[in-house]
Amino acid sequence: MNSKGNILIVATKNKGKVREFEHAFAPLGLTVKSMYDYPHLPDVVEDGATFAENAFKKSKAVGDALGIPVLADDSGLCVDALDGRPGVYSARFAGEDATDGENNLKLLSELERLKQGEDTDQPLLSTARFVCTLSLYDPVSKQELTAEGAVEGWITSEPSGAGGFGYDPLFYLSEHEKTMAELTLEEKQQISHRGTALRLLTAKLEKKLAAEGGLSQE
Ligand SMILES: O=P(O)(O)OP(=O)(O)OP(=O)(O)OC[C@H]1O[C@@H](n2cnc3c(O)ncnc32)[C@H](O)[C@@H]1O
Ligand SMILES: [Mg+2]
Repeated sequence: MNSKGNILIVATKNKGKVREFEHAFAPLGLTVKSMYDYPHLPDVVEDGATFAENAFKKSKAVGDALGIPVLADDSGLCVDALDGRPGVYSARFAGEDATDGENNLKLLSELERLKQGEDTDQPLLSTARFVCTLSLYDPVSKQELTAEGAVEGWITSEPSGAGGFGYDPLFYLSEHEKTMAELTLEEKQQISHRGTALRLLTAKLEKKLAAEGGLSQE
């Protein structure tokens, strides 16, 4: 993948994402490095209007700084009853530097406010989807590969599960009768927005490498 041997740099500071990328790339013999391994690099301002814009901002900033290909992930939760919010603002729904717990509480309070006056004990508050856009940027060729994945579910007022990260305990999958946080890493990878985007990106990369003889190799 790059001149530093079997290393893949992912432009993220999200430890939950890092765990999922490590799990996905270990079978390919790739060791994942995150922004925690490059603490001197400045944070990227995620002010794009779309997941794709933000993913590209992150992969390009870090790729240009390090001079080798870098993968970035911009993702979030789009809730139908909230007209698609929090979307690109998912990480800071409850404010800059909000914790996952604070974001989850904010989501439940917004949805429960909408349901006020309704005489129902139904725990499923709204349909929603997780979306993930991946951007792999090569600063030498200046080429970008992208892939997007999504998964449909419901926001439940009854959080459950200790796996995953972010909004996973509130994201209910009716087919599995479980929240995303109740799945194993393996199961999440098979159905998640990130898992789907990763499989698409890998397929695109393989096709490109076969056609062109590789991303930049030194
Ligand atoms: O930008 P980086 O450093 O990668 O980390 P981040 O946490 O800020 O990541 P994003 O900007 O892409 O914001 C995505 C937010 O959406 C949520 N999210 C994304 N994928 C998720 C998943 O698989 N499960 C639960 N929540 C997720 C979670 O709250 C993330 O913080
Ligand atoms: Mg972010």
